[in-house]
Amino acid sequence: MTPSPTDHLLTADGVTVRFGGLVALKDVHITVPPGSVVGLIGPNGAGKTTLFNVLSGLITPNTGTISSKGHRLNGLRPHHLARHGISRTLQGLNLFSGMTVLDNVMTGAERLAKTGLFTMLTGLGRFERDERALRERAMVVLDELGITHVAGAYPGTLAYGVQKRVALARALVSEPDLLMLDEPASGLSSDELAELATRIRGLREHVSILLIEHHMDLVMDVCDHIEVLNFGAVISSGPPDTVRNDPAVTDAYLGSAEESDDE
Ligand SMILES: Nc1ncnc2c1ncn2[C@@H]1O[C@H](COP(=O)(O)OP(=O)(O)OP(=O)(O)O)[C@@H](O)[C@H]1O
Repeated sequence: MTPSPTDHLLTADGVTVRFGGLVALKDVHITVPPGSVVGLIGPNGAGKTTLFNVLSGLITPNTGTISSKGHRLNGLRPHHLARHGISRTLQGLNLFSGMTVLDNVMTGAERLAKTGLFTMLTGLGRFERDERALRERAMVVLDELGITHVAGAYPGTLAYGVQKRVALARALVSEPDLLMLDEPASGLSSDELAELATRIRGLREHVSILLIEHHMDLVMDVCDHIEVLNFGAVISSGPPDTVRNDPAVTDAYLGSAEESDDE
């Protein structure tokens, strides 16, 4: 059965963003239905990061609405997304260098932590129980990603690919319904890329994914649906085969390659 729009985990509708005279996004509509992996691609400067930032609450669009399961998200701050079952990984890893991997991952579990400041201050014991449950949950996720052995390490001592897995673990620990991944393949070796593709396919069983990625093979491989942006507008959308064979997409990428050749 096709999910109704109010089941959709994230929808941007009529989103326009202007930076001074430059229109970075023009009337963009994209949506992530439950149980899907949606890819967002486009040549350099197409507007992908701007859209990701709008969806994360980092940029307020000039017009348009962002919603999740029928609830309007406009005006929400990034740290409120977890309440709506949305988490994300960023291009920069944003790990806390002074915290161990385990503590970093636990910071992602805000949604599961039921304890408020009051409980902590009164020391009624629930805080300890929550802390223990969070620690256990974080270890389960580290185990799923094959990195329990680095739980006590500091991020700066780890290889980049491992740090990326830590960032993914932190996003997954809150058991999101939707995971937004901003260029998860960047900086990975070919082995790590293959592993990432397998992981995304596995995650799809429990969580929908919005994937912003330059790595075309990965996008074509793992996505159910792809949206292609160029100069801030969606120029093509559909399943990988449709997008791959769309002349508008080929032209956009060729145009962009020619522009960089001219530079
Ligand atoms: N804060 C800003 N102020 C002014 N212009 C901006 C700002 N952020 C982005 N832009 C411009 O908006 C357009 C879209 O940029 P954006 O970074 O969203 O594209 P992108 O598709 O993510 O590109 P890339 O693949 O190179 O990261 C570009 O022309 C960019 O120069």
